[in-house]
Amino acid sequence: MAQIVIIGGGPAGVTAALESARLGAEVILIEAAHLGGRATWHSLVPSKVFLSAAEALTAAHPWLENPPSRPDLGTLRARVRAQAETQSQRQRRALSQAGVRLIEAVARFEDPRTLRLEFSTGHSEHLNVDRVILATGSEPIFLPGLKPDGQRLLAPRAMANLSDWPEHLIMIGGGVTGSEYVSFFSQMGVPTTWVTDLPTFLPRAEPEIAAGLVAAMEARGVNLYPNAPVARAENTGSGVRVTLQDGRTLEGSHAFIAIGRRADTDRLNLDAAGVNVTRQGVVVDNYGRTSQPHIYAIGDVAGPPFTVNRAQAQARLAVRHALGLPTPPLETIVPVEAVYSDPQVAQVGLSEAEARHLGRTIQVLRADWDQALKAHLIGHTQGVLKLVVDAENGRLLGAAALGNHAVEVINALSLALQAGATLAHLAQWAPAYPTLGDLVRAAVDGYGV
Ligand SMILES: Cc1cc2nc3c(=O)[nH]c(=O)nc-3n(C[C@H](O)[C@H](O)[C@H](O)COP(=O)(O)OP(=O)(O)OC[C@H]3O[C@@H](n4cnc5c(N)ncnc54)[C@H](O)[C@@H]3O)c2cc1C
Ligand SMILES: NC(=O)c1ccc[n+]([C@@H]2O[C@H](COP(=O)([O-])OP(=O)(O)OC[C@H]3O[C@@H](n4cnc5c(N)ncnc54)[C@H](O)[C@@H]3O)[C@@H](O)[C@H]2O)c1
Repeated sequence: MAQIVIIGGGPAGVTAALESARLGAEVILIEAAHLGGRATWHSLVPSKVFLSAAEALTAAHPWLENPPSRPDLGTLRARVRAQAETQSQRQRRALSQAGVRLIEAVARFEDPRTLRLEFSTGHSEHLNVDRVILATGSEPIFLPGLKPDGQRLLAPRAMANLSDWPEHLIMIGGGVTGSEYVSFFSQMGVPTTWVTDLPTFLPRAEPEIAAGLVAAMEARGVNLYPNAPVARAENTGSGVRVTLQDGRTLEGSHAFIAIGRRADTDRLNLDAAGVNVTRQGVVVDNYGRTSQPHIYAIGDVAGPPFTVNRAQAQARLAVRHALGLPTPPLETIVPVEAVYSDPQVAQVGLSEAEARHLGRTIQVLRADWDQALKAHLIGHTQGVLKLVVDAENGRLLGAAALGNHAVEVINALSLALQAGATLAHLAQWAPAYPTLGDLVRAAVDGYGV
């Protein structure tokens, strides 16, 4: 029986372990901290609990004369803990039922075929390995001397312990984490300032879509500072002082640091394994294989973009490849990128700018959110859907959206994209009515049968 050893028990590692067991391998999963990974305990799950609370409150707004007061932070913290525990326990049960051996230890290479397992009790053991999958995730980046203290200087991990609502939050970083937490705090009525180093916020999104999100935040009273790289942030005792590189200072009660993440290879001793790493993360080919053919890397440790759906797709492909099974290359998978702000941002495949940059002749089809009855029913009519289509053969190349439930709309389109759908296929689509599927219909009406 083939042996597969997986290092890291986050979404990437757990998916790889379950897939390996399903395919008949003997599986060992090694996790240094808590099963479920940072996604469950520190980043994804806590943020999604906070955002789900905001979404539920916003959903009620159109029917209420007075907006509901924001929830008690203690209740939210308890919900974060409960969700993380439930998710971790579900994974533990699934692994145990699949026959995966879980070892709670830090794994470190001694040579390409030997791991040293370091237990919290202080003792260590050696493990000979046949095939290895690295799934050790990523760690947040902080500026030199700018470390969150969990009191006034916050980061995603500190949110699980936040005890008082900030009086004025300064968000540092215009990426995905910044967008989601700016949306959350501003929805909760916290005066919020949003600072980023680049000229635009959410730089990975389509410019038009990112601009729409920024306009929505501005309309909610968020104070924007683009082109404002931060040099320092200090806890002054009674608040925070954020100093920009140009010398300007901003004052608030709390600062939240979200300036990116980096692959976590710190404890693996990859030199001893002969595995190549760059600043982006462990170098992998289209099947997740590293410079050592028996060692694979998946999830955040294999570099950005950092999302669970991509990590899980990588996990399934790497396991199949490691077991010698037919495997499509990773480039054939088109993961959705989603930002769970209000309004949501989502995209899949090529953006309009990327398609033009590649020299493709394209057609851009659009629909506005208010073209769907469903948008009116739920009281959120702002937003836009864009479809990018190859003008020569009608193939869908990509889609992007900004709006309430935009992620669900793009999820449906990602399946169409993955299946190679053309405008003719989309024009024949008959989604349930009234749903936001109507937006796709509105975009393609007049283009098919
Ligand atoms: C605030 C925030 C919100 C996010 N929200 C979303 C979202 O909504 N949707 C989405 O798709 N993505 C989201 N992400 C990204 C997502 O969290 C990551 O892509 C995901 O955690 C990657 O999973 P992973 O398994 O690669 O790593 P991790 O979740 O980081 O897990 C890696 C595990 O490896 C363990 N480990 C490390 N080194 C060793 C070692 N030497 N030996 C043994 N174990 C080791 C660690 O303890 C950890 O448990 C979010 C990220 C942030 C910061
Ligand atoms: N919904 C999701 O899938 C989701 C949610 C949150 C986070 N994530 C992932 O987690 C990772 C980390 O998120 P993130 O938002 O921290 O990283 P990010 O890379 O998305 O954004 C970091 C931002 O900080 C800015 N920045 C960097 N240095 C700065 C400085 N000195 N001053 C001001 N701004 C500065 C950058 O220009 C960038 O806009 C990302 O890869 C993201 O994809 C995913």
